[in-house]
Amino acid sequence: MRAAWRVADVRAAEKALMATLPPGTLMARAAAGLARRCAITLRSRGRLYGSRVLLLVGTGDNGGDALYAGATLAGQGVAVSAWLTDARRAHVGGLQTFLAAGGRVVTEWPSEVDLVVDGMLGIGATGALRGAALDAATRLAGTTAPVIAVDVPSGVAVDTGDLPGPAVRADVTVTFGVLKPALVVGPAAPLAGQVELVDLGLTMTAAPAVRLAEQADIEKWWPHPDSESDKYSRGVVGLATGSASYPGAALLSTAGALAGPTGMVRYAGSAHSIVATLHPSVVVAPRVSDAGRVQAWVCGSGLSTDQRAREELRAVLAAPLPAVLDADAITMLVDGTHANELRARTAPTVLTPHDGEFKRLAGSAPGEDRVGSALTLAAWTRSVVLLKGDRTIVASPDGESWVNPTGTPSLATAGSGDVLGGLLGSLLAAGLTPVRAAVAAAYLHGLAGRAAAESGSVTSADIATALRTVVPR
Ligand SMILES: NC(=O)C1=CN([C@@H]2O[C@H](COP(=O)(O)OP(=O)(O)OC[C@H]3O[C@@H](n4cnc5c(N)ncnc54)[C@H](O)[C@@H]3O)[C@@H](O)[C@H]2O)[C@@H](O)CC1
Ligand SMILES: Nc1ncnc2c1ncn2[C@@H]1O[C@H](COP(=O)(O)OP(=O)(O)O)[C@@H](O)[C@H]1O
Ligand SMILES: [K+]
Repeated sequence: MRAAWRVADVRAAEKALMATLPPGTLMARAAAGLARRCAITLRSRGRLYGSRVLLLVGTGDNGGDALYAGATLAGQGVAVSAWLTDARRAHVGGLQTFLAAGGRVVTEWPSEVDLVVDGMLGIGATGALRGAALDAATRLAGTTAPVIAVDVPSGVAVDTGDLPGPAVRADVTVTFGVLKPALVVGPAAPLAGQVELVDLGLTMTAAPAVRLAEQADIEKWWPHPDSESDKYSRGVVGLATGSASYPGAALLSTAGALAGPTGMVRYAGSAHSIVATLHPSVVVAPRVSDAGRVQAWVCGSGLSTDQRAREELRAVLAAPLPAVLDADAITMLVDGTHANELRARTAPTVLTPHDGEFKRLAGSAPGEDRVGSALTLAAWTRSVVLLKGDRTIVASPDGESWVNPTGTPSLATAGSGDVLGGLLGSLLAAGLTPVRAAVAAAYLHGLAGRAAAESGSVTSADIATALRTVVPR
């Protein structure tokens, strides 16, 4: 597992560590890591000696990092220019060292550079970019040189990953100590480019703002059958999805579930004939009440919202079993008809809204703080919320949140969410906790989208097929 921490927690950890070290140690560590990464980029583009670097330097320690790194590069024969957002307020020690190493302060940007270092704003940023920093970020968008951001790209809301205004788009972000939310979540995350972490030796005692699963986590959580296993002990997942109007949703959620770890998939709904024909291993029934025993339900995708659909939702809500509520099931929750049934549940519920469904259910869009909004909805509904997006978020009612690092735009195709829901249900039925099931499903769904994209354009059926190749063996 990796994790990202909020600014206040980073500052507290830095303060505690700084108290044990000679002054300037942390900035020296940060600048050394930054200079190393700049040198690697310059070498990869040709040569280090004689190459040209432009530093964009703000008024705080972020600018200090850039200036110290610039001094190191100047000492290696790089022509380093520093453009200061406010010449009177640049980091004093950094500027002295930079000038002594042969760096130049410029008021005009050089016409050609091999690398731009964004040292305008770090974790001290408040609100949208202002003044000279705003002008510089706007101008930078029109240049072609690679950009390395110091700690975070300037212009992002560090704690939420929101973009309050224009921001720097970096090819690489060299971040210090720990990840920050803006590097992994929200519309800011793609602006960070490739994120490289420089170890400062921080000890984090606060809970992370958001966690990220890694392959090793998914492999550890994934249940494997053993010699004692049978189809029932591996878990049975039930699918109350699809309808005569939307048989595709039934097929896709089934395909997603079949890629999961359970020993059996049951389908209950009006698309049962086609499901039985195309997926012969699935045991089918027309209604939830006829389905037989399962260990978790998936309800909603393509179910429609008619009287029959409401009865099926009611049956799923009443079952003392983990349940995934997706798509039409979420729509049916919006008017409050099922609010008491949802609240009365003792088994875990996972809601899987996209932004539109989230807005209808929560009353407002996820907004500038996607993780915070998902956590609020999770607490309010007492459900795990999987908020879909390019960086899908999983939030639990007890305040834990995760962001999925494997997303890919090829997942944004009709029916892709149905596949995700099926897999998620299978993981729940196999006994994973609802948070782990949601995190693992999003992670593998992303890997499947990537794998499918390698063979060309991607349909949700391709995602389901690819899921079988990316699940742990
Ligand atoms: N605290 C530490 O121990 C360490 C900090 N380091 C660096 O220090 C950075 C934080 O430094 P600071 O706290 O000085 O903060 P920043 O360097 O992020 O700059 C804050 C200053 O920028 C200006 N500013 C804030 N918001 C603005 C906006 N929207 N538009 C224009 N100007 C704005 C304000 O004048 C403010 O004083 C980190 O991101 C990191 O790069 C590293 O050197 C590692 C050690
Ligand atoms: N731009 C994007 N980049 C990456 N993944 C995306 C993007 N947009 C949507 N997704 C993912 O695609 C899936 C779409 O699911 P959903 O909205 O339920 O579609 P459908 O109802 O058609 O199945 C979700 O897993 C979501 O996280
Ligand atoms: K920066």
